[in-house]
Amino acid sequence: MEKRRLYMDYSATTPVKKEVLDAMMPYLTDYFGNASSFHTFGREAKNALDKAREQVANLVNAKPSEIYFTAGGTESDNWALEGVAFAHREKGNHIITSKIEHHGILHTCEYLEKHHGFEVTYLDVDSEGKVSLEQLEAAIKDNTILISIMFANNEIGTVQPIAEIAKIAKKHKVLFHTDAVQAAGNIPIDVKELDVDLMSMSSHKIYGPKGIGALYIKTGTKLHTFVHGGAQERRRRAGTENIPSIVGYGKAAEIAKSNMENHVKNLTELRAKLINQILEKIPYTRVNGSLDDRLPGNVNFSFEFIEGEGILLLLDMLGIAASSGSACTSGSLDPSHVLMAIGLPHEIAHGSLRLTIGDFTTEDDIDYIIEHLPAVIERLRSMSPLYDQAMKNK
Ligand SMILES: Cc1ncc(COP(=O)(O)O)c(C=O)c1O
Ligand code: FES
Repeated sequence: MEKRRLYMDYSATTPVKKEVLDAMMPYLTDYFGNASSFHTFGREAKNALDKAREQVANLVNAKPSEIYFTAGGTESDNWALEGVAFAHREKGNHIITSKIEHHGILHTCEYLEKHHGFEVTYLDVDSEGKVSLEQLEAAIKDNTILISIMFANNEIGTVQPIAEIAKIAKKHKVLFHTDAVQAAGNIPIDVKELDVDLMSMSSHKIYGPKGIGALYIKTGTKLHTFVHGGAQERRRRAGTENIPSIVGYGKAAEIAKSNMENHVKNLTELRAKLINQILEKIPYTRVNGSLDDRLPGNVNFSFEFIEGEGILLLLDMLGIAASSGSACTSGSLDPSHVLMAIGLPHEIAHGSLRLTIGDFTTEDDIDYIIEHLPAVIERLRSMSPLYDQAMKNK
């Protein structure tokens, strides 16, 4: 029997859709011009760039002139924080963020604290992973220049009350940035309605190529340049544009927009089946993150008495690709900072499994994992001294 290849790690990255690849290909060969050139080849590239900017803008209801292409979510996060920090330091040096942000935010905050004299407040989150609006408002001071709270968490899928956070930021005249890398293209977003000032996005989480993303910068928002050089991206982000990837991102954004309703509905149904069946079949299991405000494709379990690494290994032998915590932390033995922040004890945080599903996930895939996961957990528990102890003490 051929070994199954079942991908359940869509939050780490997604495959490029065929239509996206088809849109990109001509821009690698026939239409390879530099968008800054005045000749026909340059104009072809420039037209493609303009079109992609419209497609990405349209995904989140921004104006095309408010979309700046970057090399991905991490660069957008770095730019937003450093750009605002350096442009507004006369007003103040205080930034507010949360403890469960991606390292693209957390490590940039640490850098600003350590090397540039900024002060950062890291807000706690509750057991579902939500920030408290009261705590947020109480943390704002006269010298606060920026609030950066992620739209949706990459590990536990919790979606934050973004509109309410934006309202508080506005009330206190503080800029608001949100890392929407997991959200933009996976759930509906309207930057005008939400009233955010800056928003990070990435292509490879929505079936576009890797290494390309965007920063939404609301018209009139002051921030420093991050990548210095040529006059590209209206002099705000230098470097010859990666036209094939930008075209791919544009196409992926267009598809995500037109497919949004279906995408959310299908994934939410598959997710519900997966969560319900696993909770029913496997005892001593909990779901991490909010059940109501959650990315449609995210499932995150903690199985008591065992280690996530063991689960991943046995699942991989069954052909199932999953993750424990997040792509970047699963290589380390430290428990995820997100699971610790929602208050999971060390040993339970270690036994966590993230299954993230996407547009190519079928009901048959869900059935396959529901069929095999219980035996995997049972096998690991049968080897666990902790489980043995717990059963004896019952
Ligand atoms: C919430 C969040 N922010 C930022 C990033 C980084 O994006 P990129 O991989 O495009 O640099 C990721 C990707 O894992 C993410 O999940
Ligand atoms: S670097 Fe921490 S989750 Fe990716």
